[in-house]
Amino acid sequence: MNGDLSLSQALGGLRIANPDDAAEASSHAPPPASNPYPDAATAAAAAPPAHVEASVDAESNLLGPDMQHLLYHDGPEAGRPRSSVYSPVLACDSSASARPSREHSQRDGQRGLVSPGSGSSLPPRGSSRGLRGGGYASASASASASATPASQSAAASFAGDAPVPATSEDWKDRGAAVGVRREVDASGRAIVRQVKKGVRDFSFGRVLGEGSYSTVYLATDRQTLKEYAIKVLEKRHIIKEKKIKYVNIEKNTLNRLTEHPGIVRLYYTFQDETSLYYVLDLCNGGELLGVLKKTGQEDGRAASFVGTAEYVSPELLTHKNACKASDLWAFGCIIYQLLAGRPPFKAGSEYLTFQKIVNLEYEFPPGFPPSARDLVERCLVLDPARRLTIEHIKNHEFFQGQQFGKALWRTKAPRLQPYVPPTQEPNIIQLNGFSPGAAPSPSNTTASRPPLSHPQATTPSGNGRPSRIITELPPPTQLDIEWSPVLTRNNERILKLGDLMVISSPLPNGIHGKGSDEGHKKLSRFFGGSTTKKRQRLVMVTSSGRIVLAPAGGGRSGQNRSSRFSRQIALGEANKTPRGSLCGGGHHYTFEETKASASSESGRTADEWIDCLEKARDLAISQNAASQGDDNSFADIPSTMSSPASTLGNRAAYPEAYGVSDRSTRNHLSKSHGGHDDVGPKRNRFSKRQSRSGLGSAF
Ligand SMILES: Nc1ncnc2c1ncn2[C@@H]1O[C@H](COP(=O)(O)OP(=O)(O)OP(=O)(O)O)[C@@H](O)[C@H]1O
Repeated sequence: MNGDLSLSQALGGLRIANPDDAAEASSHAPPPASNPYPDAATAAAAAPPAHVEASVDAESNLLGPDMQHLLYHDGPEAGRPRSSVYSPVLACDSSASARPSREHSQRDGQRGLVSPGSGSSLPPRGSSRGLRGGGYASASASASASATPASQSAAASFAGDAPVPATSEDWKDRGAAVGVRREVDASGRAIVRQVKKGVRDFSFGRVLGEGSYSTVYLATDRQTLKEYAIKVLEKRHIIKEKKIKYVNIEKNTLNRLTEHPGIVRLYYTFQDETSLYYVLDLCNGGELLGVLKKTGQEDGRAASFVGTAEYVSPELLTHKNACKASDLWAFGCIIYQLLAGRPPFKAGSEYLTFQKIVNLEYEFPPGFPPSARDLVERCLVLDPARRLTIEHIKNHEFFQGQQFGKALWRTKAPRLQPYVPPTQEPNIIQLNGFSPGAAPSPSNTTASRPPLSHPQATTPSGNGRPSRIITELPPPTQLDIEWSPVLTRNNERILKLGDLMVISSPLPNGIHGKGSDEGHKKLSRFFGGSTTKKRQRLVMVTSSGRIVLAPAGGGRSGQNRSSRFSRQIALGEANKTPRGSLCGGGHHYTFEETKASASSESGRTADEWIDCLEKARDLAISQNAASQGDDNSFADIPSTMSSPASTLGNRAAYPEAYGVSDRSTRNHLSKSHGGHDDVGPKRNRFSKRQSRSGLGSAF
């Protein structure tokens, strides 16, 4: 590359370590303190224009508040450049190549870097450019001015007419960053010295990591012995890959964040014959992935490759464009990964990962904290416009009590440790009136429960036991409307809806007599024999005293849930069973909380379901009483759910309800019609779409 003029000119556009930058900078006053971020026009004016490539737009030339950085190199230096392929800044540029190509990446680490002493200390600021610690002066405008002659002479040697450096040594010398250092001489007078920082001023150590276009080394300033991370980009590769513009954009963008305490600082840039050098704060806390491994938060799969591919936003993949909200997507991915130990979207190949991203295909592991889940769900929204804003994120429950702004960086970060869900075992919801842990009362557990919310009156039932009569129903909600094909009874409402594990097993022969046995056999045909089944189901309890079971969907916000309901159990008839809990249609049912809800709700869920079932049954009784007068077919039903005999469901009344198998309804949605025939043989189809939004409102 000796004397390779074309390379030199091309990289002149990078404005890396071009001494004439200092000259240019020194001839412009720094932005007033009151306006530390000059507008694009001002910035463009302040930036050295002559040798900046035309392809670099005004935005990329924006200069940060620290004009003094211009003295060391071409502009205030950026911290660790972000990905040159997935960076939202780049992506927002419609000319940027949209589908990232990472075939050159050799990293096996994770992008997130932990600042030195992560959590407690921040990278020291300013030590290398301030007077303290023997570093370089924080040069002022006047200091800049005083550097002008030297810089100009250096610039002259680089700008246009001057030949490019001829030898490697020449490159090292003339490729160095040039700046000034303000010092106080023996007589107490301020003096300004010209200083240079180049590749010879650092000793290079081990490789810290590799990016698509770079290798990052641990390096030590020979003079100050301060350690840095130096990112080295091979000129030839950058040019070949046409990344000059992006190197510039990254650098200039991060220049604007140069004072940010949470972002690594870029101190100097310089070049030699073959490479560009970025001198960055050293993040010696290691990779985020490494920290996750130590805390046991990371699973095996995540170790193979974690990179930007997993955080790329759907809009970048589908519309080849991205925006600020693309960062919010990535933020949601990172929060997820910090808690789950793996990224939300991860597959065997990048292509498959991208497929998952555009289909919003991810799951929360059991025990994922609910507030974090909510936050992630609101960030991982396909429509960028509907993602939470930064302000909303700050106010989200997940960050409750967390101060933002400068205070955040003064706060000692909590130690990373594995998240332990509050409850490991799911609570079993036994539909006989008590949940495990609570002392079961064989007689009447209702007494120990809080009163139902709307008991209107009580009336003696046929057997002398009081039945609560509840006549008031709330107006239909959106959920009721959406699920109306299932809510076939008069004024039927959904009282509670949610995912539960449903364990169903055929009742032993004899419990229901011959008829039941036949029913059982019939069921076996659908349910694949007499084995116990445990499946997650969407369970709805209705005001007509019914439980409707539908296949559980994987989607969040109810989006992908199906309204195919597979079975209904009427909370109507009491069938004594030896084991208690819920029976219907020749089956015995036990309901369990899903692991997720068990851990998130701290065991409240079981009680809520039981309360709801009681209420449903009471409502059903009162409705029935109202419609049938003295002919109360529910008169025998005890007023509590406490008895193991409170078996619910009546195959005689609902002959077909249990004949609708998962399999038989898998590809279509069925609906039942009115009265006791509502689960009869007629099963109409209704579209999934009808129920989606309704469920959405429930979650
Ligand atoms: N300031 C730093 N301190 C310590 N290690 C670093 C620092 N900057 C980068 N690294 C290490 O070097 C690796 C490559 O970083 P680099 O910034 O060159 O690429 P990238 O932008 O992360 O990747 P890509 O260019 O592929 O998007 C990082 O993954 C990290 O391991």
